[in-house]
Amino acid sequence: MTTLAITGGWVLRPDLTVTTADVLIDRDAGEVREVGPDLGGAADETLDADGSLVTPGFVNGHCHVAMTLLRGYADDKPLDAWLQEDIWPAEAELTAETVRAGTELGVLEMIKSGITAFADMYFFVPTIAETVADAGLRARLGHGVISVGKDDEAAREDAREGLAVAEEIDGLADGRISSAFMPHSLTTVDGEYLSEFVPQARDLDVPIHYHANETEDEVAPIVDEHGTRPLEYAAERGMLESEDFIAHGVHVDDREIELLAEAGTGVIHCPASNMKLASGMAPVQRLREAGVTVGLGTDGAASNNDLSMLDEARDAAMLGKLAADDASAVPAEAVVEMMTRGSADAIGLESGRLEAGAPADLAVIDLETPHLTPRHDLVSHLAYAAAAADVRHTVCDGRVLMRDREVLTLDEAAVRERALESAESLVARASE
Ligand SMILES: CSC[C@H]1O[C@@H](n2cnc3c(O)ncnc32)[C@H](O)[C@@H]1O
Ligand SMILES: [Zn+2]
Repeated sequence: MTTLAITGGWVLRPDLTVTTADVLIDRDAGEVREVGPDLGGAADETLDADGSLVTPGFVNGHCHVAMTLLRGYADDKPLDAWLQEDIWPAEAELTAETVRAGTELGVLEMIKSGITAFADMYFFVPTIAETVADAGLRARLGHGVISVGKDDEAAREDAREGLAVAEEIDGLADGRISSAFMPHSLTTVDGEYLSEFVPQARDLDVPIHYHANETEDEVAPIVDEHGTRPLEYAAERGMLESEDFIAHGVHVDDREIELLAEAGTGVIHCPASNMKLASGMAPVQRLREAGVTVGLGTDGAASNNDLSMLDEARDAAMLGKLAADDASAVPAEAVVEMMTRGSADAIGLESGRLEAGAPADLAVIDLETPHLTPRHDLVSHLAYAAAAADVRHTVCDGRVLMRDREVLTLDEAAVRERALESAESLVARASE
């Protein structure tokens, strides 16, 4: 067994208490072997965590990672206009190589902000999988299926691609890559295709992930056309199982919250995107009180505009209080749980906790900065005060991906250069 020890830090335990301890990792198994005192002595490699908080790696439960190339390209519009007028015309010009460049930039940003796993819906997914595998992260990936605007054969072909990709990439990179069938949303994929292809995804034994109840405009057509709320409609099509997870869940009524809780379907809350697109305020406190598994996600960088889960945690706590009209709603403990174990559970990963036997996915946060002083409550600091730039080291599957802010698996300057060029040529093609 080769070992890695993270020594001298404060460790965030699964019960959200913080104790001074070392973390000993079995690098071959990619697992935490022990959390306790004085474990550094005989380790093959050591990461210094003096003056730092050792936390489970953050899990970004919903993303479109290559959208980093469209960061700042189209701002200040609501979802529908933003997608139809700006984003979809630009995405029509994507190639595998532009998606590779955007993915490299996104995973670089995620490693630098302590994210060790994410779920992603996009195009050219095998290329995304290769990039994630090389960068050393963990991810659940899927091809985003859309039927609106396509003829029947093109819609079926897209859904078949969603299934084929899910089958092809599941288990790659020693199991760090997993997959899902990902219809884009309940309004952009017609019911006949959901009814036909969701059972085929079940046969592949992969979860279903989709955008749901994000805006009022997305709820109304389903109610008008089918006479049911969107999540009842989803349940009728077999899309509300315990392994499934939806993004957003902003406009959900009491019956839909009950359905989510009964089914065990996860909800990935994306507060920054919901605020920026003025989609609304998800009832996070009510969801959690009902027993729904709630995780956190950044959504794409074009509607956020960064990929920092620390920003997301702060936004979730703040917005959760506003939504509930209650300052005690969505407290620091809740958002810290949501950005770690909540997201991991929702997207079906074992990560999100630091204990013996858990995946060795963690981040080390430097606390020796003015904005993290004093140290009354380190859970409060994670929720409200820490920033991406405070992350010192990132470890995934027992491998050090970033040491003292140097990313070891990607050439940062080259990634930025390729992303700049790809973004410029993408928008140039889109405006031709
Ligand atoms: C078909 S691949 C995924 C698809 O989703 C688009 N997208 C990005 N952000 C959102 C959002 O908040 N709601 C719905 N769809 C979104 C992305 O641009 C891709 O086209
Ligand atoms: Zn999204």
